[in-house]
Amino acid sequence: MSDLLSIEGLGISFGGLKAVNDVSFRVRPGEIVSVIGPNGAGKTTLFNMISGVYLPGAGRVMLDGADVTGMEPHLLARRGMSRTFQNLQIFQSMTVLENVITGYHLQEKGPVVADILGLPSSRRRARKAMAGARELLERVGLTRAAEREAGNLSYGSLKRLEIARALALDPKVLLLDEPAAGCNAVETEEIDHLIAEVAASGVAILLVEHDMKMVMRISNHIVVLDHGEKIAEGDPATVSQNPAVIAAYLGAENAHG
Ligand SMILES: Nc1ncnc2c1ncn2[C@@H]1O[C@H](COP(=O)(O)OP(=O)(O)OP(=O)(O)O)[C@@H](O)[C@H]1O
Repeated sequence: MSDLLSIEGLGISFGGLKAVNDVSFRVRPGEIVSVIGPNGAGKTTLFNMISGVYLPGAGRVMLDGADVTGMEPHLLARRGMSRTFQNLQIFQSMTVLENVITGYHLQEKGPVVADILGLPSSRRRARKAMAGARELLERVGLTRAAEREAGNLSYGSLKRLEIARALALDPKVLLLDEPAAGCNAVETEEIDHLIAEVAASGVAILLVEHDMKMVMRISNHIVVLDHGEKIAEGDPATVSQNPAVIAAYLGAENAHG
């Protein structure tokens, strides 16, 4: 199957530091690819380049065959790439349903004036967004929380809400930044299932996650970074036995301990 996301020789430096250097890999439809590596390895920086937050110093990001390098996040979203953030970007005082509806509005191309005048086209869009949002809440298991204020949700539910918001853009590629951070074992398992279901629907998933058990459970393919370089990639079993990967993690542990 063809690649939905292809990362080709991406790199960026901050001052003299090569935070990411010549990293390449690809993600196909329905595949779950994880980026792992010790603290400071360059995972977040790589994510930020892929999702248009940082302009890469070198290399290309190809989305469904088109070069989208350096494209702004909202334009990437319209082309089918959406992402979640490590620090949740939920509107705490809105309801759960309203939060998902705002996800739909990011995707809209319709004239704002139609909304201001309350034209039929705008009302139709609003109805469609509402129906779509309810469907998404069902998909992530938050139907019963639809009218609750988002700020009152448990952490695991907030993480699922954030995924629902990203799905409102109907992405072909979904980037998940630490989807299980701060979650307990039960919540992590629920997020596991959700991610697997989204992948099974054909979405290409790229994730950065510190929970190694989760990564090993759900990834089809793992890319390992250390000091900004890709030091290994492969399936979970292969990567977890790779001496360079073990050395990088042990090295990081010794440095911190
Ligand atoms: N905006 C920035 N300006 C300067 N240096 C940066 C910037 N962002 C990241 N760095 C540096 O680039 C390197 C990679 O950092 P990055 O946050 O991408 O690593 P990470 O693998 O995501 O780490 P963690 O697991 O701790 O989240 C680090 O040395 C970091 O200090």
